Amino acid sequence: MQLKDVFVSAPGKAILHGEHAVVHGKVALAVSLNLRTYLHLKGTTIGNVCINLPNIDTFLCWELAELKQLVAYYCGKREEVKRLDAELIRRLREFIGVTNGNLDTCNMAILAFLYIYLSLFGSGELPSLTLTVWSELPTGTGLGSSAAYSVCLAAALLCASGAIPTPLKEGDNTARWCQEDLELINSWAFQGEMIIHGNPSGVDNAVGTWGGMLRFLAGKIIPLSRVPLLRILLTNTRVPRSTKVLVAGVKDKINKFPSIMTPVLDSVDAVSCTCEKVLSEMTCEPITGEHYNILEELIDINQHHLNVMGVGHPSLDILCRVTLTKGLHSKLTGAGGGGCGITLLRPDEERRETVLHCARLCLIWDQLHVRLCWKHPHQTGKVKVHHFVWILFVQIKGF
Ligand SMILES: Nc1ncnc2c1ncn2[C@@H]1O[C@H](COP(=O)(O)OP(=O)(O)OP(=O)(O)O)[C@@H](O)[C@H]1O
Ligand SMILES: C[C@@](O)(CCO)CC(=O)[O-]
Ligand SMILES: [Mg+2]
Repeated sequence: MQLKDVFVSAPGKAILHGEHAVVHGKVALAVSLNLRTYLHLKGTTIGNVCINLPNIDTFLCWELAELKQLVAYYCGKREEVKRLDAELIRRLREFIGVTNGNLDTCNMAILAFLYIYLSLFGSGELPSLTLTVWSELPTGTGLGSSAAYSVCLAAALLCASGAIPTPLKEGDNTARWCQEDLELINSWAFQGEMIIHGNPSGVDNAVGTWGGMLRFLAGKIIPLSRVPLLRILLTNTRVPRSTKVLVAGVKDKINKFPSIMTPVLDSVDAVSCTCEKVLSEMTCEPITGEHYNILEELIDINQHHLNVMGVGHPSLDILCRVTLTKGLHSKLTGAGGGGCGITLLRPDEERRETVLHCARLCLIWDQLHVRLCWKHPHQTGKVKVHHFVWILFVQIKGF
């Protein structure tokens, strides 16, 4: 069987409030970014499976026959499973040469791909294909690159397997799936996240699948359609970190100090709920400075809580200090430990002025590369500025 070509893309995300707490059943508010991951699946007839992952310098091929051996224990058609198939994971780890729990960037990406591919096709004839995934998202910086990758894998492989239709009609540039198909994509993307993250809440793959802004609580996804336009500065500290390691660290801390950490998680939950309430008020009454004062205080409170959870980093402390000299409030976004921070901009903020000011200050502590992107609904331009961190503007809006 030769598969038809499939092209899909999925967005990254920024978490406004609730990272880490959401893993422990608290509310998170997250929004998709107009930075995407793209996937091209090409059906071939050469009897192998090839994967090209240029962002992580990974280019690999396997013979169909060797992959088929990995699923020789399958009998009959397999239903979609909610939990990971531990036997398949064990076999795959052995196959790609990872026997301890320590998976690097390349191994995690490969494991997630092979797991979804073999789960969807393993009980029948394995198709020959070449899959290429590339992304505008920096990998491992808190912008949901793993989720966007997993959503693309799930969507493309489900399409190729015939489990969901290819909604693109002749002449269309883009198309979406129906709710039921999106739920299926999301559930397989969650499995990819389980492999990459260890213990994901599911918020990142939900944003990657549905886009827009949403409230996420214990697997329940509520799209937020009434949100004001907010401008957020995203700064990449370029300090590498792993979500899997950070999430595990928070869990250890909660186990070690339950009576100390539980109130912290409850407080983050209250921060998310208060933020949601303020955002909703801002859509039905005139926006005042007081709304922004509250949003800024919530950012500060949450950043302190995230430091208590042990997911801060000196580079993020500097980001908070530097932006505060300009009266701006910042917090980490995503798993922390480096990666990206968000800074809330007030509507009256002169954008170029602010960025250049931050750039000048940050130059003092970092000599890395700068990319500055203005992103808003009608304009997507990229302006190269200085040498420092990676900054980008996003505007937050609902569906
Ligand atoms: N474009 C890509 N190509 C291949 N693998 C990718 C790509 N993007 C992400 N990944 C996989 O995801 C891993 C990074 O996931 P991780 O969860 O640590 O960071 P993140 O998703 O960017 O941040 P966060 O989870 O905090 O939002 C990489 O190590 C790699 O295995
Ligand atoms: C740190 C975390 O809360 C967000 C990572 O983007 C992990 C998760 O929710 O799976
Ligand atoms: Mg991730």
